[in-house]
Amino acid sequence: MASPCYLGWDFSTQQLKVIAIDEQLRVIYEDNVHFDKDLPEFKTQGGVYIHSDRLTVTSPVLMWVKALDMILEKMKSSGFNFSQVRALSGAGQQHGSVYWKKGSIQILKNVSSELPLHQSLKGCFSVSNSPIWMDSSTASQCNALEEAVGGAQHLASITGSRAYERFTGNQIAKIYSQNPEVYKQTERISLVSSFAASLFLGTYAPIDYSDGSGMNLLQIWEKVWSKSCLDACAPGLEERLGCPVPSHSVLGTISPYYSQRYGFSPDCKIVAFTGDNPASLAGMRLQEGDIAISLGTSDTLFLWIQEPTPALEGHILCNPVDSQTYMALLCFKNGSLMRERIRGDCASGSWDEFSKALSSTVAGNNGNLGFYFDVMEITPEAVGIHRFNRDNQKVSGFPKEVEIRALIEGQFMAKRIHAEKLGYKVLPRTRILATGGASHNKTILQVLSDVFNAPVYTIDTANSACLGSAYRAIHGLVAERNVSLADVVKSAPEPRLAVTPTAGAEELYRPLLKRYAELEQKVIYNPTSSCL
Ligand SMILES: O=C(CO)[C@@H](O)[C@H](O)CF
Repeated sequence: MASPCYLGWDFSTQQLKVIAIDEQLRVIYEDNVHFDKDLPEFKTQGGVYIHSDRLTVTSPVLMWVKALDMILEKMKSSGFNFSQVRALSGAGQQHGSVYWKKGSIQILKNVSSELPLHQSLKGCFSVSNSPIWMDSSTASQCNALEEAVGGAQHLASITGSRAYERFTGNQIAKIYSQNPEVYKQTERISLVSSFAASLFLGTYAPIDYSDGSGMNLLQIWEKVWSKSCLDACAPGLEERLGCPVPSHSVLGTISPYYSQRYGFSPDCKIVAFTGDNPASLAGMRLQEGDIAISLGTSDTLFLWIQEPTPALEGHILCNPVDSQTYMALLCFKNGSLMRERIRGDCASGSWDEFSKALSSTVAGNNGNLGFYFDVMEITPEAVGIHRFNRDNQKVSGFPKEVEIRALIEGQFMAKRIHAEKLGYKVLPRTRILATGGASHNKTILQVLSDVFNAPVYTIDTANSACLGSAYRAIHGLVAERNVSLADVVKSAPEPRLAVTPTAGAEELYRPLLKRYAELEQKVIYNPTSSCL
């Protein structure tokens, strides 16, 4: 008799990932499908299409469906025993949206187990290129939404954030205003997370409170849609979204398609999917007082918070593992893609060379500072590359190794400055929990530890959103009995201490942080000002 296991999925920007864990929370299987490499027919770059206006960014929804077909076939051919899966949950990149064409629910409910999903579902999407979190083309919709509800701070007080271009409500408003016929032909709008859950459920899955908090549409206190926000975005939106549910909800059992085609047990439970960052919070077993930093396509900083105060910067989301509390999140769009571009320019594409350059330069970089935003940054709103020497003079370039350190120190100083602006205090007991691809790189983590003057811990897998989704699959089965996620995963491996701050780091970075904050005011995007 095979031992029961639980699956965690992550439909992220660049790849689809899956993790299987056993009853002892040990990882027994990991796999991924990389969109650019494994599905070249879609011709994405970093899993996305950056449109010619440099603001619109989308991903082809059928690529996500085909990636699921592909990874399930990989698991099947590797002999994975699907019948042992007791429950599954998952995560999706936040804010992205999927538009199901009228009549699609019948197709979804009746897909033939003789065919891969992408063949059955290819006609089901009224929008074939889904807007995703990297999009910044909805400034006019954001202004209209803030205007309609009484201003930016009021919108933040209702939904946890002021209007952000990538947030789903503004994306829906853009589609409604530019393609009203497409909107009319749409019977359901999912987030990437609830779209992925729908594929497993075989019907439309609801949006969960936590990922729903990233839409500028959900009242995060009462956890219901805000009528004024819905009406400001598009008519008939509530019926297209369905009712939001607690993130630990068991949505039902797996669609018969999976039992017939892959051998899943018909009793396999589907637990609500959520956003990648909320799922990472679960995977990292974040506790109050910790700071989590996810170094992925986007870099995100998030923390568990009891009594949040929504502000004009950053986001407050419903907590995915405890519906009574919240999580604060800061998103930095120029994350791993920015690091990879500088690695290409300054370290011949090699992480070893990148790390050597980082180790060969002094902490504080002799006062050289840099702001590296290949795409329009979210935190702060700025774009372009801006370098300053120790006398705050703008310079056009740095030697390669100085450039590498300026990038990494700049990325982490921004995180500390904006976390402290959100009210977070780095305290003696502060732990930084790092995840994501770059969390494997100790030289990068050393800079993080020095800038925050705090120890950095990592967890076994960089796929914290996947792992968190597998934990949430277990938690969903017992949440109704008021068992906390922390209790469910108490036997999981503790985060491991990776690096501690270099002596003198606090004194070294304090003046640099002050300079960085002042210079940041100079590089903030101001469409009317002449370029710097
Ligand atoms: O926009 C973000 C968070 O607000 C990103 O971290 C996406 O979730 C990445 F998928």
